[in-house]
Amino acid sequence: MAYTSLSAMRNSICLPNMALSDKSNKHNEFCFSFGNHKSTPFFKSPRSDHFTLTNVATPSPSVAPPPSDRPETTATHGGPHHPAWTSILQDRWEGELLVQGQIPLWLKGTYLRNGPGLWHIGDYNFRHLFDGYATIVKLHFENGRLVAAHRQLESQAYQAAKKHQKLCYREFSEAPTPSNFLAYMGELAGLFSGASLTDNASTGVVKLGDGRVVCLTETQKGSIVIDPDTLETLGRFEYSDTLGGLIHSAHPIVTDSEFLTLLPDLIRPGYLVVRMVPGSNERKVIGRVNCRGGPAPGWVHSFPVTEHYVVVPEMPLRYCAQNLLRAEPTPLYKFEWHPESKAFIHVMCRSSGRIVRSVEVPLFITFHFINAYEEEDEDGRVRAIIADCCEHNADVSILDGLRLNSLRSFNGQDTLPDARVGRFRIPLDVDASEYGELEAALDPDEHGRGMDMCSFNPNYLGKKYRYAYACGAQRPCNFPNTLTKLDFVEKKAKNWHEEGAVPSEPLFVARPGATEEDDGVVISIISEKNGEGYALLLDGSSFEEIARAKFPYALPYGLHGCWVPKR
Ligand SMILES: CC(=O)/C=C/C=C(C)/C=C/C1=C(C)CCCC1(C)C
Ligand SMILES: CC(/C=C/C=O)=C\C=C\C=O
Ligand SMILES: [Fe+2]
Repeated sequence: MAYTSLSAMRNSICLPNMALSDKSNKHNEFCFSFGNHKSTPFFKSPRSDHFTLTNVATPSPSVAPPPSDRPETTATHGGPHHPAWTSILQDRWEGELLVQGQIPLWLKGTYLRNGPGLWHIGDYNFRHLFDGYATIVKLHFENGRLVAAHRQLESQAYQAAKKHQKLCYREFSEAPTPSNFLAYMGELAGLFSGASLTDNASTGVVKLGDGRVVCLTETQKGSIVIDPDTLETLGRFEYSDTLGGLIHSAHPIVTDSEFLTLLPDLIRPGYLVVRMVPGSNERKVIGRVNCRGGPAPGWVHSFPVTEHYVVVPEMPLRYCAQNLLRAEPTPLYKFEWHPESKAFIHVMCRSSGRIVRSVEVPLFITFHFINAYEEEDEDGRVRAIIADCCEHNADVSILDGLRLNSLRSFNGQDTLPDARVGRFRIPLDVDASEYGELEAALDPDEHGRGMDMCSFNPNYLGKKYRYAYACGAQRPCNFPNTLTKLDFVEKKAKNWHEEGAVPSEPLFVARPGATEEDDGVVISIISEKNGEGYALLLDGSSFEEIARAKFPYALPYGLHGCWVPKR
């Protein structure tokens, strides 16, 4: 983006947002009109000396954070919530940020981050972190300068909520309350057809090999194309195949040459492994995995690949048809914990679709696999698959720990359940054990026994790798509050922490031409408890801060991001 266009951007305030369903050019005010908020704003007003004059939308005096939560629970510390768990202040903003430190000149491109940043409709507050409407954040780096922006994703679910001032689609934990029996039957029919499922693509954002940028969630209809420069919602990504199904893994494996994902089959428990090539909207089946346990497939938020194999996890936390139908959330939302059904890892050959190995593994809970690779013996023969994940010690309580009330009620007590880097070793020899191993890849105390939201050098996808970046913990805390660099050879971690800071997933960007795995930068966005927030750049090798740039106001927590290099 050319800096000369900043005044044009400033003039673009309140540009009409493109509707997905409603093609009329409705003006979308930059502030939220969802009901009256009675609480006092606690965001500091932007200090002009913190940025050059480029913000396209200034906070409206009528906008304040939403009320705390439902009556079911309230924040225990009495004060306003941490901004990480407070709805975004306004619909959109764009501006250049003043940089402290030095952005490397080689860093040219756009970091995009997605996440559920708006957790209320009028006076109605959502319950769970995953329920919020998607907020996309952009950090554009060029010539050592940084232009930032955020904008709400105009999903059908978000537009309907704005229009009708109520929840209209089934979110992760929330479901519209049917007003009568007929409406209930309609809801059920909508669930089976997928019509009532959300398209709120709030989990991640990926750049396909053909340049299209797609926001994603776990519902297939929640695949939405955006413009990475303006963050405008361009329309739904329609899969042109006839594979059907309603859900998929939230984290496809995306490279310049392919898009791989898993489609859970809830009717005949199993997973389809599918592949789509750049320029196409058609997924083709590589193969199918039949589940080995339980009444339904295990939840697959993510999965890893090696150079020749797709690793399909079968977690004992399984989708649950009855819970899908319920209007009120159950303790495990749409899932059920079935330890008796056991846990498995299946290994599928990427070229033939054949299952080359399927082993029982210790019970585990993970949202995020980190990476996987083929382990060779001295003769170069592949003997095992190594697959790493952020593992929550087979404890499902993390899911409930991500309720907004839990996140908002930190009172100094250490409530974050322990997590580790779980390293699976899946033997490949035919005469090898029927069991796979699962052990911590390094002492979890190295990263404060908090572990999630991971990245690594993408040039090492599916290959033996040494470093990963993630969020860890400095206790006491109720949520991961550090950035951590993991060294799987030395079995050590380097940690970054600031009191009261909630950092989002560190994304590693390799320096073009680098030969060392950790030669690059790590990008994260920090929300501070005082209502401020900043973009942070750490050196990928030393893990020292190299630059930071303050936003006009703190942004809510975000989940996953991607890097779009400047063409
Ligand atoms: C934000 C995040 O990480 C996960 C979001 C998950 C969502 C929105 C899941 C939605 C679902 C439904 C609305 C019904 C079907 C099951 C399931 C995929 C869990
Ligand atoms: C933020 C998170 C877990 C943190 C716990 O340590 C999980 C997010 C999952 C979805 O993307
Ligand atoms: Fe995720």
